Amino acid sequence: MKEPKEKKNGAEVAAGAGGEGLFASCSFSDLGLHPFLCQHLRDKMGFEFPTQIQAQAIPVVVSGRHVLVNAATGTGKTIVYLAPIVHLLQMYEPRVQRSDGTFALVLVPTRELCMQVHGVLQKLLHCFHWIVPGYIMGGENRAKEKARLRKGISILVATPGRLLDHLKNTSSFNYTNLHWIVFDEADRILELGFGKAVEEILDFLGSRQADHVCKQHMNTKSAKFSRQNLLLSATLNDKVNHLANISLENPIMIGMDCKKDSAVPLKLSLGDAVGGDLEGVGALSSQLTENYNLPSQLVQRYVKVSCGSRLVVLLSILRFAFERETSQKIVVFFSTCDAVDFHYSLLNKFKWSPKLQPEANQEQKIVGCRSFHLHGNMEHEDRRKAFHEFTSEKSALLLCTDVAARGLDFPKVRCIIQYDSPGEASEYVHRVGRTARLGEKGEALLFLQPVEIDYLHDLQHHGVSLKEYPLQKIIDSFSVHGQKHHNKKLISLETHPWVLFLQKTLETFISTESKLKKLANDAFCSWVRAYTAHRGELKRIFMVKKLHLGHVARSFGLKDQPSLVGRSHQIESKKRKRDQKKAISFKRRKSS
Ligand SMILES: Nc1ncnc2c1ncn2[C@@H]1O[C@H](COP(=O)(O)OP(=O)(O)OP(=O)(O)O)[C@@H](O)[C@H]1O
Repeated sequence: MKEPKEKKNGAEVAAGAGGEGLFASCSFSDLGLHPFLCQHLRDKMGFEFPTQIQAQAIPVVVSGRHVLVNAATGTGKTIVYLAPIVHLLQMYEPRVQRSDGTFALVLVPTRELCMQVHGVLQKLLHCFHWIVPGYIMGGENRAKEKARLRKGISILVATPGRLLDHLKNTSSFNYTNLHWIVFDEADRILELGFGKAVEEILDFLGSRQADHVCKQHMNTKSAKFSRQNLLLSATLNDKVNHLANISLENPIMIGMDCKKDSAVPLKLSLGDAVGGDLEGVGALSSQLTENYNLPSQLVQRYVKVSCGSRLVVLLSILRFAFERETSQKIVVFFSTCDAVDFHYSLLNKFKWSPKLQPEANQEQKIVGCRSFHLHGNMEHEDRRKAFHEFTSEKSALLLCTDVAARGLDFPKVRCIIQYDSPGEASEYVHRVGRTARLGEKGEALLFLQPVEIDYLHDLQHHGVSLKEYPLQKIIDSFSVHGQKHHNKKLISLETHPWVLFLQKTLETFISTESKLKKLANDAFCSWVRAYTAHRGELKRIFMVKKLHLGHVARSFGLKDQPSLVGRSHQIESKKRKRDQKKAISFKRRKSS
């Protein structure tokens, strides 16, 4: 098979053209991409200029070097690897065919990201119809995936677990021509515990670097052709360093200069500098975690709320935001799946009458738009539906866990609310990265309890500083019994008539809805568990012993004593474990 010719990097990268330093002053054709592809990017996808990171990285990827890319969120990293792969693959002569099997493999951490990358790939391939895109991921029908793999997929997007499954069990999966392996959001893949799976995958594909090859696993179906591996990661740490060491050969590192206000990206050839060993990455990682590059147009604020008033404040802020701007999208992050389920159900069920008139037509939901939820414990189909529908809605609210924190590109998200704190500062950056993408406006709001306020110093340490949100003004804008709070005297949030009124209304409502109450109980228990799970330095800020469990219960609209809530949850989970044990021993009896 003919290999594509190497192109020279003639691209001039500079800030300014096309949008506030995000875009390069060159065109996609200056980067050496095929004219059809450039035209398609411009006319069909609306990409006039490459972003800075695209201008830096595309020529290097086209040149065939292994690459490690580290860049800010929402800067167009997907095109960094997809465009060169499509460009190089369309030049193959004779043309690639389905029977040639898979040429490029893109590994991603989550199902949603898998669907998203596949979507971009499909769009890119409209002008090269003979190159077939496809995806495999957890939750999908294995038999259907096997059939698709048998037919042949030229560029395959996959989650690690399911890919490994097919490598082991699908004999018709042809990867003898595999040339590219891409790890997108590599840090997240590793954080999710896929490290071992990824190493096994590399062994299966015969793509571990020479010194590290585990011969016993070396597969005869692979390794006939030279490989080009690409690793994209927002953070560099020991695990990413290890993956880079075992998967990249003499790589070029491309990333943003970690120093603030620097417009020109940093390009560092680690391969040349340290002879193929990425010791340098470790040293660099500590620098990179010092400061994060966040979009300058992103408005970042925090709101200081005592624990017992959190729920009322969240609902008030959401109502205020959607009243101010009816057509917008907001994402709210929670620490646990149970918390997402509870708040989602509450928002859908709870109705209240602003004028306290009992007629049904006076009753309103807190937010008028559609709400969605997304977390890892949902049924696969529900997850898929929520992802697609929230993507296409113009005005909507998404309640989610960190499953949506990485890589997802929901268009037009105006505001990110971190109702539960993100923990590591890097996670903060990823969550807020779902808004203010590629020069668009965006706001981020972080909820903190007064005892957690030191978290702001932690963020500041990473170059992230937040201003206080004008909560009093928003709370004062709500009326109780048709009257607004006009008293100029400052009263505490906890004794504000609106807060007292809504809290009481919520507690009464939840106490009469048995399903919702159960969700609240579960959410309370898992929230406390998640709070205790903060690690390292963060334990000093998020101290469980400083929590008032009665106030935590209030934040889930519960009147019950927290100890009762805890006990009933323990009884429930013991029952669940007993049932699970019974089911397993029943299965064993059946199969033996
Ligand atoms: N050259 C370009 N011109 C205009 N828009 C672009 C360009 N490249 C990418 N985009 C758009 O920018 C958005 C962000 O791209 P992408 O999701 O690839 O960013 P990312 O860097 O991978 O983000 P994250 O770090 O959050 O994963 C997408 O909506 C994409 O369509």
